[in-house]
Amino acid sequence: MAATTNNAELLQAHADLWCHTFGYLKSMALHSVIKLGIPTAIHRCGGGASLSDLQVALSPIPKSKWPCLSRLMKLLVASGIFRESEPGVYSLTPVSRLLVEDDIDGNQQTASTCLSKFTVMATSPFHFAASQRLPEWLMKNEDDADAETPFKMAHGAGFFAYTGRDLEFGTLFNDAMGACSRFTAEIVVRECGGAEVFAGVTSLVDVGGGDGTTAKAIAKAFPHVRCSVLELPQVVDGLPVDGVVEFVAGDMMEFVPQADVVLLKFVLHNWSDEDCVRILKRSNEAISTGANRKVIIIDTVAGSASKQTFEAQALNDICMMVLTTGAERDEEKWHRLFLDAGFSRYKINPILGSQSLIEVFP
Ligand SMILES: C[S@@+](CC[C@H](N)C(=O)[O-])C[C@H]1O[C@@H](n2cnc3c(N)ncnc32)[C@H](O)[C@@H]1O
Ligand SMILES: O=c1cc(-c2ccc(O)cc2)oc2c(O)c(O)ccc12
Repeated sequence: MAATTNNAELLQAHADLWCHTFGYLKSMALHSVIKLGIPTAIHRCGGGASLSDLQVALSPIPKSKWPCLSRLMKLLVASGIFRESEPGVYSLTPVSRLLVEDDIDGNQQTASTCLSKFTVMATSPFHFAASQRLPEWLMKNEDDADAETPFKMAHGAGFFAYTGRDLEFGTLFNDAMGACSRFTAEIVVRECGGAEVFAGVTSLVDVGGGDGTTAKAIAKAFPHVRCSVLELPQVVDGLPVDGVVEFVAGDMMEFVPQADVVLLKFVLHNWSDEDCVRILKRSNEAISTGANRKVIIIDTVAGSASKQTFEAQALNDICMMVLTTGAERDEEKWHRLFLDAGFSRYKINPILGSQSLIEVFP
């Protein structure tokens, strides 16, 4: 055995290794309790509940499985997802509050802070199957087109081609990003000197804007901004027309519609440097005649962070490696992309941890 200094260290190392080895079971336990609606059910019981208090919400679970559910809850208490305020009584923590579907008034609509759909997508078999191809993918040469990403190796198509091909996955993904957008858009509008960022702006195109959640939030908060969304045809085709936001079907690699502002929210982290420069050049062309013209990027600026945020950044980065050809970038890498795409200056406004709003000027 490798030299290990003492028993206490060996014990700790052994326990740590077990936690890392079985870490995926924490993800699956989390996935299960969201599917069963447990965080929302605890919230509806007033913030603390025993399993028998949750009986109605948990009616699909046969009595014989309740001891198993209690074991699952024990793991999630140990992981900080729930708290056991007294034996057998579970309450929410700041983490599980992010999984409650009711809004603050108790209405049965998805709360703007609810990230359940995002977590269900990120812990789905689609993601797991892709991540299991990592070792094989790492050994493949770059010139093997079928091995472009671990996701493509697992599912036979690139991420965005697959969202169009598999309706279940496409819906899962679009709903998940919609939930993420509700969460971030509220913070952008509230915290980021939103009024200043959008002052004098008359039009905005949200490129790769998904189901339009962010564009609608901006149109509502800043009625002087006419908002549109450029998306892939497969996304636009399924969306209802609401008159608030105009949807344009197209390919951002080829053309971006004219506007004062081009918004790219969690889009560039999906693409290689080369593709990002191409998207940014199309965006620069789109704002060429705007009055208060700029590109706004909402994305991660990796870098100085607490240990916890640093690990979250590293996990997001690997998620991008598994699913797409993208990566999380630090300020130096962002700066290089902006220069290569012909922009002159930029300003980073942090909004939540390492998520930032970057204004980029021609
Ligand atoms: C990670 S999602 C971000 C969605 C949204 N901006 C958000 O923050 O929730 C990336 C989006 O880019 C869209 N997309 C991918 N390739 C595209 C392309 N070539 N042209 C336009 N949109 C594209 C996808 O359909 C997807 O909705
Ligand atoms: O699974 C994801 C997660 C993200 C993501 C991570 C962290 C954030 O602060 C925002 C978004 O983004 C994704 C994405 O852009 C994608 O195309 C596929 C999956 C994910």
